[in-house]
Amino acid sequence: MMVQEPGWEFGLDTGVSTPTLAMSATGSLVTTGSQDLGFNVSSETRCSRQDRVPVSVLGHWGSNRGQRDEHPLLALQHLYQHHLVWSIQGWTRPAPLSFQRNQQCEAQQMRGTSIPAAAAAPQHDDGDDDDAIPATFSRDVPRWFLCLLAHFLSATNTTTTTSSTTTGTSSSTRMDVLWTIPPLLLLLLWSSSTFVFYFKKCFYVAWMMCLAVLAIPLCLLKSGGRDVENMRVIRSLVRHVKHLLGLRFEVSGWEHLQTKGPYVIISNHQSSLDVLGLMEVLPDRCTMIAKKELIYAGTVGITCWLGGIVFINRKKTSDAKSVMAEAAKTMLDDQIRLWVFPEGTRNQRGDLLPFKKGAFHLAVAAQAPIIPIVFSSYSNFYLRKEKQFNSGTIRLKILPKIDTKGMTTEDVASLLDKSFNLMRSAFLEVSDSVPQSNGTRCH
Ligand SMILES: CCCCCCCC/C=C\CCCCCCCC(=O)SCCNC(=O)CCNC(=O)[C@H](O)C(C)(C)COP(=O)(O)OP(=O)(O)OC[C@H]1O[C@@H](n2cnc3c(N)ncnc32)[C@H](O)[C@@H]1OP(=O)(O)O
Ligand SMILES: CCCCCCCC/C=C\CCCCCCCC(=O)OC[C@@H](O)COP(=O)(O)O
Repeated sequence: MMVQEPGWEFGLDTGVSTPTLAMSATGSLVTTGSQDLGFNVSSETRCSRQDRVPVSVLGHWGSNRGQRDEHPLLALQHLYQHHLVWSIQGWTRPAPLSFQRNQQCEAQQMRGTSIPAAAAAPQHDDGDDDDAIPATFSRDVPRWFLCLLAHFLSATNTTTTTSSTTTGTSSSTRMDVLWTIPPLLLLLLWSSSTFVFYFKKCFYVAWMMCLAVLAIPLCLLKSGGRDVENMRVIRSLVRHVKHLLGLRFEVSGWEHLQTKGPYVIISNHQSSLDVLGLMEVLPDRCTMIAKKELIYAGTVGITCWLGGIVFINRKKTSDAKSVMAEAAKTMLDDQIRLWVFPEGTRNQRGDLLPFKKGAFHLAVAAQAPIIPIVFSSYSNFYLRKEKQFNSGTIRLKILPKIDTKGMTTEDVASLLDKSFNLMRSAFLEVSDSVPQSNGTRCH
C-alpha cells in the first residue's frame, strides 16, 4: 500500500514520444525498465504507452515512494537519464495547462526527425548512463543548460549521501551546489513563468528595501528629518526600478501638471507597482496619503515617513478625517501637493472601485484644484491570480485639472461623481489602447 506524503509538486512536459512511460496499476510512474521513479501521477496526467503523444506529467513526490528514498531533484535526474526530461516547467502547483509547452505537432516533428535512439528504444536503457544529452534536445533546451542541471542534481545527490559520512567531501560538494545555483536560477527564470512572477515580486520588495536603506541617510542629510523635499531624493532613487522589472511608461498630458501652487492628485490604485508610475510624474513638493500600516514596512516605512507621507487609519474614519483636515491646512501653509488614491485600497478588477470622499473634502477644504491621473490596466502584463509578471507598457494619462474654487462640503458628492466619471472613461480608454505585453513568454 502506497503512502502519499505531502511533497513537492512540479510539472514536467516531456515533449517527446513516450514509449518509455506507462502508468502502473498503483498510479506511480515507471519506466519500461521497471524503475520506480518515485512519482505519484496525478489525475490530470495523460500518459499512455500506446499513444506516443507528448506527455505532461504533473508529479507529486513522496519520500517513501517505491524502491528509492530520494530527493525530488534526484528523481528528476533519473528522468533526465532516461531522456525523458524535455524541460522543467514549474516547481510549485502550476495549473496543468500552464505548462503545455510542446504541441503535438512539435512532437511529431521530433519523431519524424531525430528521436534519440535511447528514447525511442528505452529497453536498452540501463538507467545508469551519464551519456550525452540527445542532440534533439538542444533545439529547444540548450544543451549546456541540461548539463548544468544534471551537474547540479548529481552534486545535490552527493551532498545528501556524503554529508552523514565525510564532512570534507560534503563541504566541497556543497561548493559545487553553490556554483550551480545561478545557472539553475537562470533555467527556472527561463522556463517557468510562475517562478518569474515570484522572483520579480520578491526582487521588487527587496530592492525597494535596499534603496530605502540608501534613502534614509540621504534624506537626513538633505533635510535633517521629515520633509516633503525628501521626495526628490526618493524619486531619483526609484526612477530606474522600472527598467529592472521590464516596465515602460508612456505619459500623456504633462501640460496639466504645470499648475502652480497646491493641488490634489487623485489616481487609481492597482498594486504597489503604482509607486513606479507615481515617481515618473511626481511633481515637486508633492507627497501622498497612505494607510498607517505602511509606516511599519521596515526601511520603506521610515523612508515614507521622511518623505512627509500622511498616514491615516482607515478603520477609524473620525481619526482619518481629522488627519486629512490637518493636511488641508498644511497644504496651504507649506504649499504642498497631495497625492490620494481615492479608491482607498488596491484594485485590479479591470474597473475603478467607488471613490472614498476624503480626497474631495481635502480639495474643497484647501480650495485647491484636483488633477486626476489614470494608470492603464496592468492586466496585460501582471496577473496576480495567474502568476504572470511579464514585461509591459503602462500608460499614464494626466487629465485636466478640476477647479474647486467656491465649492463647499455640499459639492463634494458631485465633485466626486464628476471626477469618477472622467477617470473611469479615461481608464477604459487607455487600458484599451495599451500595447500587448512586450515580453510575453510562450509556454
Ligand atoms: C528610495 C526609497 C525607495 C523605497 C521607498 C518607497 C517610498 C514610496 C514612496 C511613496 C509611495 C507611497 C505610496 C503610497 C501608496 C499608499 C496607498 C494607500 O495606502 S491607499 C489607502 C489609503 N488611502 C485612502 O484610504 C484614501 C483616502 N481615504 C479617504 O479619503 C476616506 O474617505 C477616509 C479614510 C477619510 C474615510 O473613509 P470611509 O471608508 O469611512 O468612507 P467615506 O465614505 O469616504 O467617508 C465616510 C464619511 O466621512 C466623510 N468624510 C471623509 N473625509 C472627510 C473629511 N476630510 N472631512 C469631512 N468629512 C469627511 C464622508 O463625507 C462620509 O460622510 P457622508 O457619507 O458624506 O456623510
Ligand atoms: C505592515 C505593512 C507591510 C507592508 C510591506 C510592504 C513592503 C513594500 C516594500 C516595497 C515596496 C515599495 C512600495 C511601497 C509602497 C506601496 C504601498 C502600497 O501599495 O500599499 C498598499 C496600499 O496602498 C493599499 O493596501 P490594501 O490594498 O488596502 O492592502
